[in-house]
Amino acid sequence: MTNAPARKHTALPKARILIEALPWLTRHHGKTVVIKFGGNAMVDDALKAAFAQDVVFLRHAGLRPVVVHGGGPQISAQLDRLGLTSEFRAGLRVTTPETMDVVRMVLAGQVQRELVGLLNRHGPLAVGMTGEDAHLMSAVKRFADIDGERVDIGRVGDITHVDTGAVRALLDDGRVPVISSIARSADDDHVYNINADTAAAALAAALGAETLMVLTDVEGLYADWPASDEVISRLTESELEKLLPELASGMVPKMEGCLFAVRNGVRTARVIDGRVQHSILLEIFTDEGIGTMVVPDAAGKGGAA
Ligand SMILES: Nc1ncnc2c1ncn2[C@@H]1O[C@H](COP(=O)(O)OP(=O)(O)O)[C@@H](O)[C@H]1O
Ligand SMILES: CC(=O)N[C@@H](CCC(=O)OP(=O)(O)O)C(=O)O
Repeated sequence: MTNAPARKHTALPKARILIEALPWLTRHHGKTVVIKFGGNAMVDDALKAAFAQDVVFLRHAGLRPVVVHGGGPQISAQLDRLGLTSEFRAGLRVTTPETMDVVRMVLAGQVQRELVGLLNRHGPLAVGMTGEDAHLMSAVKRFADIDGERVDIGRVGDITHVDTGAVRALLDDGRVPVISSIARSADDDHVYNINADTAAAALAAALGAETLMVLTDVEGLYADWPASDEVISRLTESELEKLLPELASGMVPKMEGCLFAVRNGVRTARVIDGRVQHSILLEIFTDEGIGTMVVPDAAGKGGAA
């Protein structure tokens, strides 16, 4: 008796898609990925739900995702409701003690809670904390540099030390840490407002992460913004350093953060479009490589990092 011919399964293309991800799954297994989810990429419900699915997917695929979140638009909206003004100097929010209370309330009490809730729809994974918890992030007062002048912008901080113990413990326990960009000073006991890109970069470096991924509301770093929308897909740390003085507004802390990360052991730092659903999965598990990738000089110009 002869065997019946193998049946043609209509789901075969799906298997091909899964197999396409195999080299990337192998490469990234067990690696830490710090993902910065920004205020402007965070205002759409469908995008937020897709973001949570991607992070949970990474976790179940054997990676160690850590989320650092911003919330600039949400802070500004709350200040507005309270009749307080939002003022930015050199891309940083001027933070009076009164503003700091609002920043802390919105980041830790609203934005972080929402992200934890979205992630935990998929299981008991996410645990929220701020840089204040377990001495995760320590800071000193930061001044804005405006045309070479040192300008006081209040309770804005720069990270001086990261104690990764609590984050590592959560990761080892299979959890997904969700971190708000607030830090306490060791010197004056004040709580400081930290730009979330800066916080994500410092954490990625301290954790020895493989990848820093910064989601934003543009396709990546534009070569000649705003004159052109040609995205720079890959650049080395030295190339980025030369470009930095030409950059404007919100791109400055992002690209400074990417530079800091790759200079301090992170293998790639990427700025990707948070408006594209599942942009994290596309970036990690396909070779389409959306957005801008910064690599250490040693990795050179070519090849996949
Ligand atoms: N060279 C550049 N390439 C891309 N965007 C740029 C550039 N320079 C300035 N930008 C601005 O930076 C913004 C992203 O920063 P920001 O608004 O702080 O984002 P997020 O809220 O995601 O942290 C972009 O929307 C764009 O307006
Ligand atoms: C010092 C400073 O500017 N802190 C930011 C912190 C939040 C943040 O960075 O949010 P996005 O990533 O959404 O911009 C702020 O107060 O808006």
